[in-house]
Amino acid sequence: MRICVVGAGYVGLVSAAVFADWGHDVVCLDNDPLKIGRIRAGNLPVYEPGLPEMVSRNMEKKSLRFTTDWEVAVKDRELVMVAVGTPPGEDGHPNLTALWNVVKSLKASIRDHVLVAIKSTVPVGTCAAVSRFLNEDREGRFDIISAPEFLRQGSAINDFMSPDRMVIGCRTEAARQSMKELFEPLDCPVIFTDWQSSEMIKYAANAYLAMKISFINTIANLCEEADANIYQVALGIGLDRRIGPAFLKPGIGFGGSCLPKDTKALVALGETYGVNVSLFQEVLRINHEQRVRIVKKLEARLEGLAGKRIAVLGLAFKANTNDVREAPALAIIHQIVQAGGQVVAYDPVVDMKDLSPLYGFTPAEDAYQAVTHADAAVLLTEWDEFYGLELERVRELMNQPLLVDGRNLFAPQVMRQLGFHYIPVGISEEHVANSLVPTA
Ligand SMILES: NC(=O)C1=CN([C@@H]2O[C@H](COP(=O)(O)OP(=O)(O)OC[C@H]3O[C@@H](n4cnc5c(N)ncnc54)[C@H](O)[C@@H]3O)[C@@H](O)[C@H]2O)C=CC1
Ligand SMILES: O=C(O)[C@H]1O[C@H](OP(=O)(O)OP(=O)(O)OC[C@H]2O[C@@H](n3ccc(=O)[nH]c3=O)[C@H](O)[C@@H]2O)[C@H](O)[C@@H](O)[C@@H]1O
Repeated sequence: MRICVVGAGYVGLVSAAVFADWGHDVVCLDNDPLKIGRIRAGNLPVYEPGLPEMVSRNMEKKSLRFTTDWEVAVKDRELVMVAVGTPPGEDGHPNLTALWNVVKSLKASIRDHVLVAIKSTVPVGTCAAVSRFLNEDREGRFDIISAPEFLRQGSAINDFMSPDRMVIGCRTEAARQSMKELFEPLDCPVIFTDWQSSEMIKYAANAYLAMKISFINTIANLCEEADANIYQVALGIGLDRRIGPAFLKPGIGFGGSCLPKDTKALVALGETYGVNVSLFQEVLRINHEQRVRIVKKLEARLEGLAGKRIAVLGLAFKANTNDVREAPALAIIHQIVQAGGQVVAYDPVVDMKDLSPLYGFTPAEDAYQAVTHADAAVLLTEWDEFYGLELERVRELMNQPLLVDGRNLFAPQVMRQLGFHYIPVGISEEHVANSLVPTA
């Protein structure tokens, strides 16, 4: 199929590369010339395992091209897939400026019949509005499809190629057949729905995942006070097939460009329709409190943060991505700095150049430099590199061996034996001291 993917971000670049790998002829358009220049030079703007190899392989084969030019991008295309950002606006509703700019460009540059699949996460009703706008001059010229994406950053290629399901919202048999053909290599159920249900499925899925995380964090906080162990609790409830084991990892709350944004969008949607969505407001409030709780733990152990040197290990919102959009680490650093603490931070892949003056921290070359003379360290991203730290060396370098672990990377008993004052999430200090049962 001759495909144009609009937007060369996490979703667009991955979609374009995989479609090309499946043998389609793909042009990927982005309106950021710097981004397109970097991609063409083999220096991808997003960190995603396996993606650089897939992009360069298909660029060499000429099955994947990049452009900023609309005429080049849409020439002879059968399908245009839109994957531009839909960031949260001030009022919680997604900002659809980029999407509508694309839709206007499509209307201006395409004359023949074309399929337009919206992969961006868009509010319920958007596909209908886009279809009305694009077809106002000639009915049926643009056939609109809602094709929400469920990949996760850090495992994007694998998720894209092995999804649990595909959801396609469409109105015509031609669109249905084209999507069946396009996603034929996938071995998963394909659900065909109307536009609105497809759009709602995307928000509902992300809000449910967000709710699960706020749920387990609440139980973790209770475990800390009631001398229980969140690992045993998560295992015990996760084995119930009605609950399931995924997304029950306690920590510092969810971040990233989507779970917070999409949960806020559902709150905004509820307000639009006058539907009580306080459940989602509470999910967001709990998520915010979880970040504050980490800083309170530090403050309590250090008797205040003024003048204290705090090492922050990890900035990305989770491992295997360089993305810091809504990263809990940045919110936590902000609080520590506000309370008078001095932060030295390290992340294996995040570019800290612009972030360090903005958030008022000192960047470190590696984890060991970050912890040197630190009064405490806070671990905020579960990078593999941190699993492999020489912990005795870390302890020796610190002013005092206080480690607040927002990701529960280490076994508490081992940390205790190594002489750390180790504070994980969801396991009380008494529990660590007294339990004979392994905790992590
Ligand atoms: N990041 C993720 O893991 C997932 C994101 N989504 C959704 O997919 C959409 C895209 O997300 P990301 O890829 O993370 O965004 P991103 O911000 O990484 O990429 C968006 C790209 O669109 C480009 N763009 C903006 N306006 C444009 C225009 N008028 N013409 C051409 N290009 C334009 C930007 O320059 C940027 O490169 C969002 O709606 C998001 O909610 C869905 C599932 C997963
Ligand atoms: O719409 C999107 O953009 C995507 O949003 C999430 O994917 P992503 O944001 O890449 O990352 P997740 O793995 O979901 O993690 C989100 C946040 O939750 C946190 N998390 C996740 C799982 C868990 O058990 N506990 C937990 O705290 C992570 O550390 C991270 O901060 C969804 O998982 C994807 O299905 C969806 O496509």
